[in-house]
Amino acid sequence: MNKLISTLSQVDDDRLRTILQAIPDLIWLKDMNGVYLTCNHRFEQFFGALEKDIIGHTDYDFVSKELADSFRENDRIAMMKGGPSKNEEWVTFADDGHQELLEATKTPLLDKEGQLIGVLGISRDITQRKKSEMFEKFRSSTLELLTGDTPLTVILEFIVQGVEQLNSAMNCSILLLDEEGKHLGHGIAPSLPAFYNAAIDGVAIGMGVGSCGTAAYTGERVIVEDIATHPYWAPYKTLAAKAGLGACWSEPIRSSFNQVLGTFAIYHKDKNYPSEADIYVIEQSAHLASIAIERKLLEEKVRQLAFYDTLTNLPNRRLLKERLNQAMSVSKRTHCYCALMFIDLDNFKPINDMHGHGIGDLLLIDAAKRLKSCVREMDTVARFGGDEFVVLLSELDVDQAISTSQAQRVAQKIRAALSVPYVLPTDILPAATIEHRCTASIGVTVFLNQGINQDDILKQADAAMYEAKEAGGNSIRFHDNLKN
Ligand SMILES: Nc1nc2c(ncn2[C@@H]2O[C@H](COP(=O)(O)OP(=O)(O)OP(=O)(O)O)[C@@H](O)[C@H]2O)c(=O)[nH]1
Repeated sequence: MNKLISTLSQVDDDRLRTILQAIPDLIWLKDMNGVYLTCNHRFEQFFGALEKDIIGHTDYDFVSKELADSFRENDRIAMMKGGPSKNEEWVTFADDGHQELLEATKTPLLDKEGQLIGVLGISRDITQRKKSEMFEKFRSSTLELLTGDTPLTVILEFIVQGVEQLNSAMNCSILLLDEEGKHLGHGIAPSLPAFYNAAIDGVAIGMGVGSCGTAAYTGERVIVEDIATHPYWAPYKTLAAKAGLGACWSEPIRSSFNQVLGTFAIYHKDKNYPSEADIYVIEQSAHLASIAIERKLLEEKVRQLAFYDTLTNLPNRRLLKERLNQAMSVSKRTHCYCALMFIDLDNFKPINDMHGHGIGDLLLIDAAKRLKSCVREMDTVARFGGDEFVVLLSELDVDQAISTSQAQRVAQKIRAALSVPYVLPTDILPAATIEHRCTASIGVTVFLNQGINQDDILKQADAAMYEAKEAGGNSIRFHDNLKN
């Protein structure tokens, strides 16, 4: 009978043991002095020792004193509390050196009489849960940035650095595809060596052009586990080796219309293949980047529509007024004169009447280019409407006469440039052109920011332009000339 009971209890023990070994959590029992009584297989991996060599020993025999002290302290807290207590700890597994964030639940162990005899510990790997929580926080802060007027490059750098902070073994990069969709550039990769970034800036995308060039070309994710041996990296493997890069996974950044905008890449120093969690990170980061890029492109488009003329791409009246405001503030500070020219084309209407508005448009575009070629980068050429343009020359000179003669020279250059016959393509015959002659009437006012407002400045230049028109066109009149 006793033998039967002992056999049955042996069967129970074996079952319990099988269950304990199958549980993916770390499970162990310690007595009140911290001496191990038993543990399961997952726990053996943590200490890198077999259960038989763990039993009878304490934490001090397997981990650093600092960590053992903290284990011991948490054991004491659970025993004193008389109920389960939880704590989180980053630990390194002795068997293969990997790290995990463990959430340990420690419960006091009582005997049949209710006497405290030790502590039961169960630790669960919460690394992924924690990483997901941290990623969610990072995602919200990125989205918050998008609601302000933070520049796109700053937001993209925030994404790259955020992912690197969450995954210390990763170095990331964002490359943007140019408007033609042929080259990658404007790299955001603060952790990659400058020589590497410079070498890949402007690279033409294509099959086998590293991970990013291929991902942008195919629109598909490219996982290169080992740069040294992968054919996509053959042309760049020396460069990558010099930069200390062993693996590169690249995800295309796609717009909501599925257009490739660029790539988000994760690099590792050594060979590396992504886990499911890594794939989540790369997908989500590329998605965040796409929201940022698309939003900024939209803002840019709205700004372009609000402040630029759609036909010539020149600043419109609204932007001209802003620029005039700025020029007047600078003039107040520097005491330098500015000049504003009102330009109206002579004899423009006939081209519309004879060849249609399409050809008239081409002439206006050509005139806009000619105007821009006559002034400095800092000056403004705006389309005021129809065949009227305004040129604003800022920061001329503190001397009025010198400023007037500078403005005179620019006005003459403009008059000459605009009077060159316009040779424009027409669709009547392939490669056929028409030639149209038109000139410009130019009114100029030279001003200092003293006792004058924007409207007066524009009115003065406009009145001077009418004088030029009255004089038969193709001529320049200064506001002062009207007075004198
Ligand atoms: N093609 C084209 N024509 C335009 C546009 N905006 C205005 N126009 C035309 O430009 C012409 C401007 O008229 P005017 O300034 O009287 O023409 P003009 O022949 O230069 O007259 P003068 O200044 O007296 O020499 C009108 O026929 C408008 O219809 C545009 O965006 N495209």
